[in-house]
Amino acid sequence: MIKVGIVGGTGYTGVELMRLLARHGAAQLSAITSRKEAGMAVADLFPSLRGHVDLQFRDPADAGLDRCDVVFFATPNGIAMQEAESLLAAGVKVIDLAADFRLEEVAEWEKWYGMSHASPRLVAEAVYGLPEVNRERIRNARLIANPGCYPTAVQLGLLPLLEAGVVDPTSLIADCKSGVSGAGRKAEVHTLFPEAADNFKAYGVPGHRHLPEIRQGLGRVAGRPVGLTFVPHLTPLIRGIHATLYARLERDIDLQELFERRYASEHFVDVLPAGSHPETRAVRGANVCRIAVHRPQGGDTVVVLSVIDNLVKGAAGQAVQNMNLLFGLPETQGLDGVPLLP
Ligand SMILES: NC(=O)C1=CN([C@@H]2O[C@H](COP(=O)(O)OP(=O)(O)OC[C@H]3O[C@@H](n4cnc5c(N)ncnc54)[C@H](OP(=O)(O)O)[C@@H]3O)[C@@H](O)[C@H]2O)C=CC1
Ligand SMILES: CC(=O)N[C@@H](CCC(=O)OP(=O)(O)O)C(=O)O
Repeated sequence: MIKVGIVGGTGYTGVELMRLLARHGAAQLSAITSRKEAGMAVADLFPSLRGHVDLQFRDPADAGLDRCDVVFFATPNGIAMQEAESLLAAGVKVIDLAADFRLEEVAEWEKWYGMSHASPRLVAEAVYGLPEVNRERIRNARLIANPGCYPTAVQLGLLPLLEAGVVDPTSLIADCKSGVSGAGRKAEVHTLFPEAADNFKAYGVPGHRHLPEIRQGLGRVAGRPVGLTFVPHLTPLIRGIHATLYARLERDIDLQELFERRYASEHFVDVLPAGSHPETRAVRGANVCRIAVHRPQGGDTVVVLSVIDNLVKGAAGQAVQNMNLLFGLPETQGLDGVPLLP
């Protein structure tokens, strides 16, 4: 069994990791941390895990993380970069769900995240954990930068077009909507029920920190810098991201066939039949991205619709997918759950 530690077990992605790993079959939860809830039984805080997780939260300092085989950081940005070096030295693999190792340019990261990087040397070693692009490098890695939620939905939606070189890479548009769990479990005014329910708004239009991450990923596959307008919105959903992506077609091509071929062997990317409109509830709780591609009125604008559950394919599920690759397990192990309805 793979001994697993989770730093940040009281957050939404931490508890989602526990939910998935409790039924994984090859992973044994060994250490779950919380500074605020240290000493409390996990099942007392999260009754849904009663009978599935029989551990207490521990302070990260005395949780025995260095005795694990892999440690997930489900923590705010800026935490994993302080701890990764010593865990790696102890032979522990590290998967960071935050953004500490996602951007290859340290100066760029420091600009967008507003802090100095504590471990720039490891940035060069880290592998960006989008298996649909980086599968072989992930298998051989020690340190995984798990992608952001918006970047997962946007990159999976635009990849086939950029890899095939059939759209203008300088004028991409990503119009994205997220559920409120994307903002985490910490108390903040804008996520209070009366603020977020029955309301809809854009945010981060001048520049959101996922912009450089998406540009980096798309630029790698396009082989040149891409121009992207990224506008996130907060919707009164609990889970889910819906990305509506626009690109200008430069070559006449069968788009449906292009997408179906690109993702034919990808278990976690589902290309819907032509004319479909994916919905967030069709991915709720599941590690899947569902995609539809449209060319309205046969014009030169491609519209791609890409949906994920931000906590699963956008965070914890993708992190478990990466763990499976790191340890040579079947990539789908523990991730074959059917989406929840309603
Ligand atoms: N929510 C989402 O949809 C997604 C989130 N992410 C990223 O995943 C990470 C976790 O997100 P989320 O679960 O939403 O966050 P939450 O705010 O819900 O939880 C954060 C967790 O980190 C712990 N924590 C906070 N500060 C520290 C610290 N200094 N040292 C150790 N532990 C700490 C908290 O527990 P305590 O304070 O008790 O120690 C808590 O358990 C973030 O970086 C986020 O950006 C990525 C993709 C999607
Ligand atoms: C709705 C909402 O607030 N979403 C978050 C993004 C999700 C997230 O946690 O960020 P990472 O993917 O970089 O880790 C935000 O816009 O800041």
